[in-house]
Amino acid sequence: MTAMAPILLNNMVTVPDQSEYSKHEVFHTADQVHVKNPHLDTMEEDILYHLNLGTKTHNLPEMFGEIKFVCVGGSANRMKSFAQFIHQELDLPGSIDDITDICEGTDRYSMYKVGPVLSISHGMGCPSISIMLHELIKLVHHARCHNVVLFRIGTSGGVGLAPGTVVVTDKAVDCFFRPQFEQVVLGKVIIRSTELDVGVSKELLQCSSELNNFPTVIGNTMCTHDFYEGQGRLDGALCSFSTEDKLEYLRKAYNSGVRNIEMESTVFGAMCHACGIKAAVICVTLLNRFDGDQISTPHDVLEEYQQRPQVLLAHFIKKRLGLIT
Ligand SMILES: O=P(O)(O)O[C@H]1O[C@H](CO)[C@@H](O)[C@H]1O
Ligand SMILES: O=c1cc[nH]c(=O)[nH]1
Repeated sequence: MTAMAPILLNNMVTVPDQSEYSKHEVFHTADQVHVKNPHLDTMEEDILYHLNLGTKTHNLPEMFGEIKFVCVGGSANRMKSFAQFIHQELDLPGSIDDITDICEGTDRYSMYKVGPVLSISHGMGCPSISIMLHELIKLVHHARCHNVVLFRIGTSGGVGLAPGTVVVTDKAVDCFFRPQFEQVVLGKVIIRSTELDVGVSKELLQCSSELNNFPTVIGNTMCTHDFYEGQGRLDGALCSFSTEDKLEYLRKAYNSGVRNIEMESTVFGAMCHACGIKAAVICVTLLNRFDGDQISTPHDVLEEYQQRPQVLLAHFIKKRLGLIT
């Protein structure tokens, strides 16, 4: 029998996010994206593999330089609909049928550009959105975009809220209710703050009160690495806890300020914060998790719920562009 390699338990060092960049800080003007990787400057070409774009194959400043609002969400269809919706809302010339997938050479993600708005899908979970965000943030950097704001528009499970409520995230927290994201880098745990932009969130709440057509609240969003056991669901293929255990965890979450649960907000907040990008998370709740686990609401109702974050964001964008007061 061959001997097994020793497992080095003591290599799990936790490092706060400030120290990891101190030696390599790359400075930019205040309104630019802070890509914090000195190696990028030494590369002749940067291939954004999962987006099917690159610095040598595409003129990124020409294609994307005017972008001000970057909107991400899990589903490719939702992000296409959002692009078509925002095209109509901004009253842009041309037909919505001409809006095509910029990443059509790959089926990993879909991307649509409509005037100053970029709409991109990210799939489900932190690993999927994290890969997309690395390439998206580099894209915005290579394109020399200024004053970009990033939004995640998604769906979630509500905690003590009526289905259909829109939650603007105050703090993105992990499953222990901590406002942090843990990234393992070279065998060490790096802890990054998930801080979102308070000003953008306040503006979104102001927009919701102006629209006044669906309930909107501000609250903490819990990000999990799983839809079933990770979110305390009793209806997965595996479940080792009781209904009372589930409700106790949800009550703890509620008491700590959590109002909804989804699967990307912490890494989204962490990466945007580390790169100096203003960011916000807007998710509609599909159900109240105190009442159940299965999403049994009719499809047309779910469709309308999914449009709510889009309607709120469209109002925000139109106000920022001075199209409405
Ligand atoms: O509606 P989207 O953006 O896909 O996000 C939510 O829905 C998925 C689970 O159904 C998870 O990715 C969760 O974060
Ligand atoms: O309960 C839900 C609903 C949507 N997305 C989630 O992650 N959880």
